[in-house]
Amino acid sequence: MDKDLLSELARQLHLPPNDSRTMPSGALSALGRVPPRRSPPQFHPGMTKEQTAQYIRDYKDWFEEDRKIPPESAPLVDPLSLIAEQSHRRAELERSTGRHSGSSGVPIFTTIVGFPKHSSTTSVESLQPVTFAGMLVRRAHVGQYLLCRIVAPCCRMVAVQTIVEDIDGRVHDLSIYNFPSTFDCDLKHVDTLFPLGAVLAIREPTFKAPLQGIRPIIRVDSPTDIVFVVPDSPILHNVAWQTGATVPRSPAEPATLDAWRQRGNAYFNSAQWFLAAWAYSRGLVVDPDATVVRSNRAEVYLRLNYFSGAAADAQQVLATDGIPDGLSDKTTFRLAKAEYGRGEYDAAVGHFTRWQECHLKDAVAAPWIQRCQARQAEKQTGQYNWVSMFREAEKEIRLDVADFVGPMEVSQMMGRGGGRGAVATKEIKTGELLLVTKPFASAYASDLPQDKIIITLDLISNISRERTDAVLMAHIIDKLYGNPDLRDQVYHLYAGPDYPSPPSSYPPPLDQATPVDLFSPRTNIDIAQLEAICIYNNFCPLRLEDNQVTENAKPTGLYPLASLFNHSCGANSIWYCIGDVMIVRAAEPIPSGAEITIPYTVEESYVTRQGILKKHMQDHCTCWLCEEDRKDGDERLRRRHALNEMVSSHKLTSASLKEVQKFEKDVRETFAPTRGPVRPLSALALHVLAEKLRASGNPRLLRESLEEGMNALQCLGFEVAEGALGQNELPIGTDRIPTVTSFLEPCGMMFRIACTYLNLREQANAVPWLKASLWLTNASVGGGKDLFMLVHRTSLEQMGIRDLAVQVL
Ligand SMILES: C[S@@+](CC[C@H](N)C(=O)[O-])C[C@H]1O[C@@H](n2cnc3c(N)ncnc32)[C@H](O)[C@@H]1O
Repeated sequence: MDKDLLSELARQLHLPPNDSRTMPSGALSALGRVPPRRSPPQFHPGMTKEQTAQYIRDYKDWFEEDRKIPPESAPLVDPLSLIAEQSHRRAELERSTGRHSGSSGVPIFTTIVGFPKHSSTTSVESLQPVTFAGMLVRRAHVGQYLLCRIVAPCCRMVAVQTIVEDIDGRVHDLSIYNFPSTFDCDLKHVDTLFPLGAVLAIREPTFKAPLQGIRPIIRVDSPTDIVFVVPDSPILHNVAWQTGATVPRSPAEPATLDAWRQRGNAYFNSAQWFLAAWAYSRGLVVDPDATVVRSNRAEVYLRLNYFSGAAADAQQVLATDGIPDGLSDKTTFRLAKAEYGRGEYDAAVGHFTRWQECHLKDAVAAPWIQRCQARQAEKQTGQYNWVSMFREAEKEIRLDVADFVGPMEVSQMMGRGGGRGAVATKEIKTGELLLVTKPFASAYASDLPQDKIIITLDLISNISRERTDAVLMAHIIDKLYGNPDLRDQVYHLYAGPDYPSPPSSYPPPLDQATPVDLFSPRTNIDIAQLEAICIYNNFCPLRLEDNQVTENAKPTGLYPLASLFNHSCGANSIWYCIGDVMIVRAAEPIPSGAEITIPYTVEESYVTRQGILKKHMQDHCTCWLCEEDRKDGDERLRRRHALNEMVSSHKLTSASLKEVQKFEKDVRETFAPTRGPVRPLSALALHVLAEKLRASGNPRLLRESLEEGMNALQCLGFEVAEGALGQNELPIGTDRIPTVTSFLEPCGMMFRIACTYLNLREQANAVPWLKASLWLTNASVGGGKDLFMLVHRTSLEQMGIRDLAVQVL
């Protein structure tokens, strides 16, 4: 901030000019003091899992203690110091931008989710104005709104952070979290949305005590709590700003529709969709009947995937009398694309067809009509081209397919959190397709921001979440902002025991396309509830076509329809993803009316599973596998868990045959002799043993390897045939697919058995195992031999059996 501006502001604020050169760096001249309080515990990114869990416990204690401190008035803050410090921070940020290369030196931020945060549900028109003088720190000002304007340049770390003054000229820090388009944008973008002088009305603002220092902060978590007050807004009637009508150095803003249109076009041409929508929206404030600008905004909303906003704008334009044919055509096409984006394929076909009838020589609508028809067919029949989806997903994760809901429906379910579950509507066969569904939003390692690392600490699960979680939240919020009609799809999901039970039916009907007003959103995005929804419903959608998962950046996705399945460790259906598309199939015959369950986790250790499932279960998991585990007794479970840790730490990789044999025996002894055949950790131990034996090359040990490999499959729940096989007979039972692990594991075991037979020069015995793995893959993911060859391409090549598979399958 230059000295002239400081002096100018000082003059306006009736304060003596301050010299920024004498400002002690990082210090503030506060005119009041907040009573001392304990600082929150400090988190360090290098903390282990246990240390993180301890940190979260300490943080919760601190949070509860802090919550008991009664609300208090905010100290008066010297505006010049505050503005100067903010300007200094901004200059630092500008200097550091682009300085980071590689992962070292990238700033790390921590965000904490799972604690209460107020969001407003009352329109600004129904709220009463409040100023800083009437606000208290540690309080959400329910029933009130704060009118303020920006008096310092913005910074952006996790939040957009700036300084605002109220009408009395009193200043405070403002942090805006979760504002659409600002998660990963540059400072110029932030400046355009939040320029000096921008007037905001903050609905039911929360004044937070600072975590460090003494300055309280207005913290806005929900982007829909911010109303951008445009010139001539009724909110400004009779408002006089103590420091003058304008903020010094505020950028000049266009006053005409045409100037805003041109600005919007310039942003459009440089692919800055959100800013283009912003500029067109300002134009529409000047003239709400400007059909060309509204149609342009529909196009930009399409680029932002704001399909509801796009459809509503296009409908409004088309409902206007006397619009020129060219505009009508263009807008019809936009409406058609918006309906396609909303999954309203019948409506989309109608609009595309209407467009085509007027442009018989133009070929652009035909591919769109074909796409609509393909989606309609998928939705109705559940027939997909799995192979081409797989190939496509290798290039582009997010696929364009329709959802399909098979023979299942949501029903009330006693004893399950949220009170609902999925049930079969008819008798279902093993391998039958139950659901194909796109995520509401998803986030992959490739979506992570380059300029920062955000660590999300989850106070509900007591864990540090995946790095992709913060990106997912941003994606969900952005989608809700531009598609208010989809709000119930998300907010009717289970949000944990602290929220009212969700409605008994799901999904909610799709609303009419709702207009999107960027300055005064018509929807309410409750961030605390959304965080809770994510905690209880997010999936880790590992992709079939991608085996290179970065351990610290696993994908995350919100799949609302799939979120209605309850969990069982020995579930009767399985799920997997091709690209971002989740596919659920029956793993065994399911009688009509029976509950359909999926595994939320496939950990071998009971102790680990219960840790993961803790937040989902009132007591513990009551599935048959956990019941069997519990019958083994605490001591055995503890020993088994310790042995399982050895596998996770890769200690067995370099172990000798003897050591592996001992390990297998130790694991075996942790299962009670009376226990049923499914013993997941034994399967793993036997598999490791089979591999050790196979590596010896000794024919006797190769035979033993075969036996242990088959035992491993039995411990996963496969029935393995004994004795000679008849022609075309498979060596495994085919009435069910075991679900205690991914189908990829047993397929790998079967490939190894086949290889061992080949080592023994017994190809005739090897082939049935390849056929068994084809059956298992096809029942699990469909797609026949073609998809089988794609899914297992790397494994088959590494084991040198690809050509044989091509030949014999
Ligand atoms: C993704 S939701 C599943 C659908 C949920 N039942 C509903 O009504 O929306 C996850 C929540 O369902 C409940 N749930 C899932 N599986 C369960 C089980 N086996 N036993 C009890 N509750 C379960 C838990 O409360 C869990 O947090």
